[in-house]
Amino acid sequence: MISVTDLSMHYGPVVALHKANFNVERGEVVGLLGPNGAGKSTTMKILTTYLYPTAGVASVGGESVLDNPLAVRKLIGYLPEILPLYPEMEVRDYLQFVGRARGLSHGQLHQRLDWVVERCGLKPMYRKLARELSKGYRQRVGLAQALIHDPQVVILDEPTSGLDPHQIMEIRQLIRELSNDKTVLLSTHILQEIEAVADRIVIINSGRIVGDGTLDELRARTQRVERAELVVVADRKAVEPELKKLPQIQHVRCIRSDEESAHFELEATVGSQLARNLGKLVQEQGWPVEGLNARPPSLEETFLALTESQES
Ligand SMILES: Nc1ncnc2c1ncn2[C@@H]1O[C@H](COP(=O)(O)OP(=O)(O)OP(=O)(O)O)[C@@H](O)[C@H]1O
Repeated sequence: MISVTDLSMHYGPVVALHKANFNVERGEVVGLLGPNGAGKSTTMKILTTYLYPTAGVASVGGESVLDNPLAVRKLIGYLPEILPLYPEMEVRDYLQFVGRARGLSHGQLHQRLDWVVERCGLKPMYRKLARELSKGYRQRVGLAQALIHDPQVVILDEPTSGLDPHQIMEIRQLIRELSNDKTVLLSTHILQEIEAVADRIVIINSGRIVGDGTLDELRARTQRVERAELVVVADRKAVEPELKKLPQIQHVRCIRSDEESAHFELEATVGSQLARNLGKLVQEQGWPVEGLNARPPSLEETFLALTESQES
């Protein structure tokens, strides 16, 4: 549904995007994740035809953003990073204006207004002027205008920016629901956001795509160590030397111990089957086990590994 091929964008000497490649399939929610200045907004501005790229091609719904920008605009709803609002316009008038500009009939507009006002939680501010809105409500109006025409493709630049935790939960829920019949590309630098809503993650760093896949796929690609935690009912002094003898062990740390039990955190090289070897060891030693769990790397660790390897 969205296709980006060798896309580059230079702002004078600044390389904001360098030969980026990624696709978003119909019905997918894809998160574009990257630190500040990575090139997320630039990518979105090109996809929404606000910017013309320096090189490369991109299309939405089979329409080229370069050759057929009007067709692309019809297909998409876009929440930009900074939403231009008319300060003296009421929320209601603004949404009606956007809906009419999008070509909705009177009946359609009425129906869609009810939907966006309800789903974006705009009721309390519906008759307020734009200049009276808090940042969170400006963001909700931004979402409402992006969805008013029921677009097939929704492109959201930092959709939960400025919202309080309760609102963030509501908007994430709404994004998940949108994926029932829409394709969604959203950008964020909030890792939890991606984990909460995206089917797939495209990681961008310094204008380059450094990762593309599900969280599990990215984890597998970056996993450098196997991690596990073990709590045994045994003396730390007896247990620790045995743990250090395990194959490919890199790190053994005792988090807590008393006369009765000891809690360890362990790391070993990938492929060392740490959890299995731990299980064998505790069985051989006859240590009663209170807890044993192998932990996959977090999204934070995965993200850091991908962006570090790109920098080195
Ligand atoms: N109009 C512009 N003129 C010059 N440089 C620009 C312009 N817009 C963006 N840049 C630069 O391009 C790079 C990518 O910026 P972009 O806004 O796409 O990043 P981003 O990932 O969206 O960042 P953020 O999370 O901070 O919004 C940055 O170095 C930025 O300073």
